[in-house]
Amino acid sequence: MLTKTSNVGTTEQTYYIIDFDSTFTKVEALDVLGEISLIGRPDRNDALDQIKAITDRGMSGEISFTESLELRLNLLKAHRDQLPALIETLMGKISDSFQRNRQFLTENADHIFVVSNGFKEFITPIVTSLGVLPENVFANTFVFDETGNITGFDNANPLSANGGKSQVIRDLKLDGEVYVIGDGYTDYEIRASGLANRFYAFTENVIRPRVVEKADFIAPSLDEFLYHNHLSRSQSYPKSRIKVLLLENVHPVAVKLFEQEGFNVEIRKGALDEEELIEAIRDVSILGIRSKTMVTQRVLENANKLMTIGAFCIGTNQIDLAACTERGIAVFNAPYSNTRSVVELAIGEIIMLIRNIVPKSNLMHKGEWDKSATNSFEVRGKKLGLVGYGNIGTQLSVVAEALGMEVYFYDVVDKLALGNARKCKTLDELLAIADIVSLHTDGRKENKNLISYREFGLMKNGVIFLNLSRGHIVDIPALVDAIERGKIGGAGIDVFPYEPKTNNEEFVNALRNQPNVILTPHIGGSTEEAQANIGNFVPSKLLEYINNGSTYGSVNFPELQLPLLKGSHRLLHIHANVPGILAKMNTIFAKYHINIHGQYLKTNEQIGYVITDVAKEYADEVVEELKQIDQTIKFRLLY
Ligand SMILES: NC(=O)C1=CN([C@@H]2O[C@H](COP(=O)(O)OP(=O)(O)OC[C@H]3O[C@@H](n4cnc5c(N)ncnc54)[C@H](O)[C@@H]3O)[C@@H](O)[C@H]2O)C=CC1
Ligand SMILES: O=C(O)C(=O)COP(=O)(O)O
Repeated sequence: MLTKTSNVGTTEQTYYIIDFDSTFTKVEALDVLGEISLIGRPDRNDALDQIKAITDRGMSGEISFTESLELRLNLLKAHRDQLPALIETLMGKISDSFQRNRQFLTENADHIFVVSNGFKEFITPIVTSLGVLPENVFANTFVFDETGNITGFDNANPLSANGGKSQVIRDLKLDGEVYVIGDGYTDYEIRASGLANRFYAFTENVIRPRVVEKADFIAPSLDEFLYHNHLSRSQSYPKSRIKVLLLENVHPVAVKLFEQEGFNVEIRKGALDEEELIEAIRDVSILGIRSKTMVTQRVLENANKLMTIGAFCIGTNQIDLAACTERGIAVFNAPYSNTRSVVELAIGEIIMLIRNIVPKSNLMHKGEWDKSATNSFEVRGKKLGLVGYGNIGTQLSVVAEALGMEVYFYDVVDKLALGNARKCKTLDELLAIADIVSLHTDGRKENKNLISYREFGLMKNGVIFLNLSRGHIVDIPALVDAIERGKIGGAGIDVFPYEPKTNNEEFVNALRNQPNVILTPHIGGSTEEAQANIGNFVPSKLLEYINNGSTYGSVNFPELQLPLLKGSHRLLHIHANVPGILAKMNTIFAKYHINIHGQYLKTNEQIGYVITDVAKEYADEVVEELKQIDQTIKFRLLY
């Protein structure tokens, strides 16, 4: 049975000694008390810095604990009336992994002791709110004067002196294994005095090198500690062990969202080439990229842990989607988040180009004043031809009509015209009619050189030409030829068949120095707004998939929006879409008398995705047998 207690197969009891400041909570409580008690004092910032410095010196063992406590209380000048505000603040600062694992704290309450050099007045209300027993809290107590000022601490309490924690544990006379979890040197001292079997350095909130080097184990979160000890926990696998690799300068909000969830996040500014990515991806479970990183079959062959990819952009042509699906890797993107940004840039460029502004501006910079109306036109009444009438094409269509343009579009799929836009039956028809041609097709392989010599030949003389979609769609030598022959009146190009991987690489392209050509470094979607939207949107999809199994919005997986997981374990089974897999799974469930709370299935041409919510008690063999079903691609278990 998958019963989750520490003592499976042993008779010995295990006791858990947990530190409070910077372990149970994210902060040092006396630092927070200082922020409250010193409000309005001119020397507040100075005093707060001093308190923090003293805390750190005490924690790392540089000065004696009693000394650090006395020094800090003197600086604090706190009052009893400030304690409720302190408690309220600390309630909001309980460490994330402790909040997630309330169940461990309540189930093991008899064997959990919070031992701290802090003060019971604030520790007890915080830790008991998560199930710790009040009689198992060992900490100092304040001494107040008659008006309620905090003037000191109870000197008789062993925790007010050096070695106090060890003394408390000695007095408890615990009969069994003793594991200590804490971030400070005083926590390690319990182990050093021979009173504990293991010391786990807790690094979720603060990493103290002097403490970490002494630890038997490092616990980046409580989940890690629980996983290590096979204890009841909220995460089937600790997130601190799950590596997230974010490339191409994705917005910092995305980094924060993953870090908040406790993942191990690595960020890199630029894109990686195939060899570099193969090297970097080996132990990565979640990959975040933008338009430049090519995720090829070879990369995927080396990505054994990869569960999901987030394209922090719209296009997904840089990813071998079929290979991802075959390997059970779910891919997500941000289908609308930068649409408006591209549309605004296109409109701006159309106006700039049709007015011939670029050469005029260049001349002005050289000191030349060339005031004339020749070759400058209004956009009003001009025919805009959109190739690709998807999210960007349609939005551009609406905005362009508002500016008085006549809109024509061509799409390989039969699309409903918005406003007064007119549908063209063929690309050739559109190219012949338009004063301005703007490309907004997706980047599928077949679109390579969609616009080449023949297509430029069909366009009107003096046409304005825009490509803000994908570089390979336009044959660059053909475009250069059309510009040089005077066919093109002006061009705005944002995307290129080859784009520099980072800002340090030179942009080499035959379009450089062509007249009336606006060149931009693939920034159609690069606005603060779009990047922040994408930075929030894509992680939310990836986290829903990782935490809950939902695939809603995936570009390659069968889409399933699942209910939140409550009171069950969730078994996620990804398999090749062949008949009979569900039946095989259910035979296994029946054989082991599994109580099924819910089951969901969806397939696409390549794969099937079955989610089964089951009662928490089941034999380990169930999981093993499910993994052994023929055609299984990936299996995951969520608590
Ligand atoms: N420059 C930049 O920074 C950005 C570029 N993009 C790119 O813009 C393009 C359009 O994006 P969305 O409108 O969001 O995509 P979408 O998928 O909504 O629309 C693409 C449309 O093109 C059509 N299409 C595909 N091949 C075609 C062809 N040969 N001829 C005519 N129509 C064809 C499709 O049927 C679809 O309606 C994509 O390539 C995307 O990667 C998107 C955002 C930012
Ligand atoms: O969203 C897209 O498809 C784009 O082309 C924008 O790509 P980027 O995020 O700027 O690399």
